[in-house]
Amino acid sequence: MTVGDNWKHVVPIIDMQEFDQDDVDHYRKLREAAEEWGCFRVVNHNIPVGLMTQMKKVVSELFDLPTETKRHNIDLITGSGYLAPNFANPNYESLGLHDLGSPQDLGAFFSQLDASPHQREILETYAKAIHELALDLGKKLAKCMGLVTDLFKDWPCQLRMNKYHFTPETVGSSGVLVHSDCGFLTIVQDDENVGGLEAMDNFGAFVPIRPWPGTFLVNLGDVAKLWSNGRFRNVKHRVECKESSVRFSIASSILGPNEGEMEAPPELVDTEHPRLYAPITYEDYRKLRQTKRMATGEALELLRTHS
Ligand SMILES: O=C(O)CCC(=O)C(=O)O
Ligand SMILES: [Fe+2]
Repeated sequence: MTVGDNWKHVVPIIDMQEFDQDDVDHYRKLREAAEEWGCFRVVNHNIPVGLMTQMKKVVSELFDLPTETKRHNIDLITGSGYLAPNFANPNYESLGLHDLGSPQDLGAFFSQLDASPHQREILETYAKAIHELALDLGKKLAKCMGLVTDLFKDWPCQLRMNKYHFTPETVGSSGVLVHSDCGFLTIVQDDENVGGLEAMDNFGAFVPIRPWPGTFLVNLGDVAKLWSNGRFRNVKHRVECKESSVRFSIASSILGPNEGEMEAPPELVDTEHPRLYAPITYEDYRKLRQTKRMATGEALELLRTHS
């Protein structure tokens, strides 16, 4: 893949193949992207574009199921299952499963939606490939901070499939309101034709994330900020309806550990960088965000031990 057309892509571009050749520079680039933006495009990532296309087709077929069937996709944790269009978000619906690394969760999802053998195969192949990429990115993000760790391998990786019913009437309205992701990192397969996703830059301005077929967008969430002792940015982003075309996206998020508290590792804490946030379990943090209705990372401030 060439990166020649990148003038129209404002967020940093991380080329996964360059890590082997030019280690130091590339890890520095990753660290800058994580600290200054909290989001970046990933190119040359080894996931075949054919698999991405097939996955999108399966996702669109699943959304075509009767609403009654989609409702079988129940929540395991809040927001992990089917979300029908509602008053607040009439143009948006979402299907999902809690952990794409868990054969049980995948199996439950397949039976809830009565998926065909072909759909199962595509979903399983995609889940495996995207989980590998997510773990690889997790390791590289730790390494760019000077740490060698496999920490993220046991953290659940949530899969969320989104459909935006954009029509001529909805142009100018919102698809998904501004938020930061709750977990560590999200790999987004954004629609390769229909734009609308926007990320907030360091000056507080929203910049468009233009479609780029065959690539992924990575967003870092609140857990990444907590884990990095405030260094990584939990990027705020939103989806706006810019054109009257149905839009799909597929988001895979490494959340946080099932058990135990999250905190910055000792290597990232010293007298110049005192620990910023009190340790907390992922589940408690998720509930805190939800009960306080803090969608853009403000809940982290409630854990502040240091100004
Ligand atoms: O639809 C998109 O491109 C992004 C969706 C998103 O931000 C999310 O699922 O957290
Ligand atoms: Fe998001």
